[in-house]
Amino acid sequence: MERTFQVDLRGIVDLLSHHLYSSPRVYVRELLQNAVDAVSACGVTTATIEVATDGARLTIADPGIGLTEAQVHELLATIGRSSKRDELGFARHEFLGQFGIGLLSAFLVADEVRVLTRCGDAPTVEWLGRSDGTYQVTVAGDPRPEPGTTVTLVARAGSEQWFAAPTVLELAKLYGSMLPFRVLVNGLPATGDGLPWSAADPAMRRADLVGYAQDILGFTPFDAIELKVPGSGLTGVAYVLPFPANPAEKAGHRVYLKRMLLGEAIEGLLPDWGFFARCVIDAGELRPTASREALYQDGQLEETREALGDQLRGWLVGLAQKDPDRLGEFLNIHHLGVKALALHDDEMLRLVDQWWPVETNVGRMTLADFRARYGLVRYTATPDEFRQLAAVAAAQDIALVNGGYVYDAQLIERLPGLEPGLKIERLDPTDLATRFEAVEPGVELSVRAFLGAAQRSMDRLGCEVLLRTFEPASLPALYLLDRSAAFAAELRHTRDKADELWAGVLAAFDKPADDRPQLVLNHRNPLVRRIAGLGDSELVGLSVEALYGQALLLGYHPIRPADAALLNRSFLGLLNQAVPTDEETP
Ligand SMILES: Nc1ncnc2c1ncn2[C@@H]1O[C@H](COP(=O)(O)OP(=O)(O)OP(=O)(O)O)[C@@H](O)[C@H]1O
Repeated sequence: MERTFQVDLRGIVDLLSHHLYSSPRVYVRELLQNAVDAVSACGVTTATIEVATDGARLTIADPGIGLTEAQVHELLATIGRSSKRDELGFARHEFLGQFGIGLLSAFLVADEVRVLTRCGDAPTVEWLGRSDGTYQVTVAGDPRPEPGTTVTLVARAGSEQWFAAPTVLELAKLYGSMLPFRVLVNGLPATGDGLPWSAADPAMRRADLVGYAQDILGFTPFDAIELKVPGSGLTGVAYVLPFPANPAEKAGHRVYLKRMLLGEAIEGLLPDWGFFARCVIDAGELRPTASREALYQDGQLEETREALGDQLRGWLVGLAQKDPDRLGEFLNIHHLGVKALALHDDEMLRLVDQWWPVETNVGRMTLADFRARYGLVRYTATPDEFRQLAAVAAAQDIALVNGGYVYDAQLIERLPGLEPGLKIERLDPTDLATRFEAVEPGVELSVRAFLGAAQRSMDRLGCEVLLRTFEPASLPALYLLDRSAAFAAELRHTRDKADELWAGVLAAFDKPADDRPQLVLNHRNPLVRRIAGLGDSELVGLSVEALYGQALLLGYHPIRPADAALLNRSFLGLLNQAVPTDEETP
């Protein structure tokens, strides 16, 4: 035998009124929405909805379509029943409501809801609903003079704050200021603000839009992009933020649905990369969730998001064509967002390629300029590698891009897809070693003692000493650290600090000696030649330590405590050698 679910009314009323919405304040919106729908149903274009409150008792009266006694039983007393859907159950375009639950929000702040309503010439009926799920309907002894509906709520003890006149006016303005009907709260207007993009004259519209951003959002936008998605009945504006936005923070937009505020921080309206814009929109065909506090994630929203993304992209491309200087200003603020977009979008990649100046060892320039000048795009993947290589590479006529800033290396790697035949090459610090030339065998032999002493002073720092000749001659030494060497250096550092047992375990992971970072001394450098010719092994040790320290600083490498101690020792040691002793002073 088939049975139907049993429903505990009190549970449902409690669930819908207390747990669906995030705050009791939405009761104002739901009542307003019902009044607006009732007026819209009459087909009139002007009407006044009047809200009155004395702080404990609130009424909202509309000259709308009203309800007959039969409709009251059917619509007000059946949870989930709405007059605002068509025969197939679809929400009808002209109404704000659709779920048939909004009236229950009154139970957030009141235990009883009284609805006095008259439809046409039918008798005025009174419906009294209670939060325990019971109701009664009577033919009113005191009929309404005109068709329409008045809803009355008496504040539940503890909910009076929601009935205070300033609060009600503020909420009516917040939700309803753009509604196409007049709404008064204790005689004061809550409506009257048209959509800020409604002025026909473009200059006026622009002034309105900027004024709106300043008044409501609190900033003067970099630009205001007008939005239109006819398929979603959407009009509005995307304000380009005048300050950098955090890409990780989801951008919230001010969204109106059929001119009623849905929320001030609605997510999911723009593609993720659009974090440099804040939208204010009104849409007729986007669906709210049942609590009316978010947009329902459906195909329509997805299409809308895509269309809005296209409009932002179009604005950017237009700016590049018409006003490159302004585009430069924009990129200065929002390059991160644009680069994030360029990771997947060829058009944006072209824009970044042409307009965003990157850091290179031959000055700041766009990637497009760099390619035009040097053909091959050589780049490093981290800023550290760049710092390490920039000077050496320049001295060898190798132009080098710092790909270490967020997204830059990935964007460079995408360039060949844009321009087939384009060559890119990622440079590793160890790659340049191939440009280091070995010293002649005779020299190598003559400096063996020196190299032995130098290596001994570097052994405890886990660093291999090499002697090579390379450009620039002015550079005495380079500290080279590739990724695997970095790992090994760190391991050694940890092991030095660890206890014996643990050090033994770590030792098992130790890499072969080749992976040690390298201190490459430049035999082309006059000072290095002089040091290599020293007979005093103590002075050799001090000098090599000083060169090591200088190479570390030049490469922006972190200075570990052991390095600092060494720098200190070598500095004082050298000073000691340089300053004559008492006996020597005349
Ligand atoms: N002021 C009013 N004038 C005329 N009819 C009303 C009024 N308020 C409510 N109703 C009727 O009661 C029904 C139920 O209202 P309720 O607010 O619960 O749901 P809804 O407005 O249809 O949908 P939603 O849950 O999306 O708000 C409405 O569909 C409407 O027919």
